Amino acid sequence: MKIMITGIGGVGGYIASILCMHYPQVTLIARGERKNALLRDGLRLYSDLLGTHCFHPAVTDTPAAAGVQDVLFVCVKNPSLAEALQALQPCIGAHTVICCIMNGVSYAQIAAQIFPHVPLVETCIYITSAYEADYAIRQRGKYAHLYLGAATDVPHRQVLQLLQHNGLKCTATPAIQQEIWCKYILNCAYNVSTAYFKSDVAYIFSSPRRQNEFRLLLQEAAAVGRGLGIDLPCSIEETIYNRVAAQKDKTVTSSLARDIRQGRAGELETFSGYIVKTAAALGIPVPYSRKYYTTLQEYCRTGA
Ligand SMILES: NC(=O)C1=CN([C@@H]2O[C@H](COP(=O)(O)OP(=O)(O)OC[C@H]3O[C@@H](n4cnc5c(N)ncnc54)[C@H](OP(=O)(O)O)[C@@H]3O)[C@@H](O)[C@H]2O)C=CC1
Ligand SMILES: CC(C)(CO)C(=O)C(=O)O
Repeated sequence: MKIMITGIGGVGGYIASILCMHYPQVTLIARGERKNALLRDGLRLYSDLLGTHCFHPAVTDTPAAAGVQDVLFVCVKNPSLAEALQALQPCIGAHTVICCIMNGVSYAQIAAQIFPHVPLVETCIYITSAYEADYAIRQRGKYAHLYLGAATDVPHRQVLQLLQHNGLKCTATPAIQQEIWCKYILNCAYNVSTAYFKSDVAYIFSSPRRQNEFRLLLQEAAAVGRGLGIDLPCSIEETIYNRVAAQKDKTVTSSLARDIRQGRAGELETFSGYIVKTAAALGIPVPYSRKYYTTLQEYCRTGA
């Protein structure tokens, strides 16, 4: 089984570590300093769930060099997706399956445009993992849960079997669009407000005004999902709100908050940008998403 992972950051580094623990033919796609660090020091994982490890899989910035693969895992941020996928063209064979592990609700559409005939396993993941200055991967907390689309026309079982190991709870579901949207609604409040306040969940929940705005962001994202015809569980906004309110460790932030802090836009367009634009097209008012979006755009422009 030949397995390739592109995007060796927080999520991709964790997924790659699980794969390296169990399979011999794993290739990582990385470039520049990250590639050098991976070749020199190995893939280093510091994980609350799995402990400390170091793996030495194949690493290259030239996917063609690794040849045709059985499964390609794509764990980049949304703005990098098209470029990352295009580079994988030489690795696609008659039986290759792609599995994107990323946030957002439009990656499948982009993947289908680039590789219309390659089966795509859609997923969404709950995890807190980031890369450090030396490119080591640090996973925090007690959960890492992957939902995986169980469409009848996509060979998802192969992917499920590859990933179903200690350190990653996997749930295959035919209702993957619903799961992706539930996660996305969370991101549109959680990632956006931790980035906006440049702080953690504890800070947001320490003020009734911020808490209320968090709830409103959830409601607006859910309204857009429903406006698009997504069959969301009723009161999903409240379910998510209560789950975050009950979260024991509130010192966590998000991938967007980390990017904004470092002066990068990251997935701002994937979250607030998409909500604001889609809401405008559907005629749904989203004043809070718009307010946060405008301010976050300003942070990116001014580096504030
Ligand atoms: N981090 C987290 O805790 C969570 C993240 N997510 C989602 O997972 C996805 C990945 O996020 P995350 O892991 O945090 O992102 P990171 O920024 O940590 O990692 C992204 C990786 O992609 C690489 N990359 C970018 N463009 C390319 C390319 N063209 N070819 C090869 N590699 C490329 C980057 O390398 P380079 O430095 O060379 O650009 C980097 O290693 C996002 O959609 C995010 O929202 C979901 C749940 C939790
Ligand atoms: C919700 C959260 C914070 C963790 O799964 C996330 O998706 C992210 O950091 O992008």
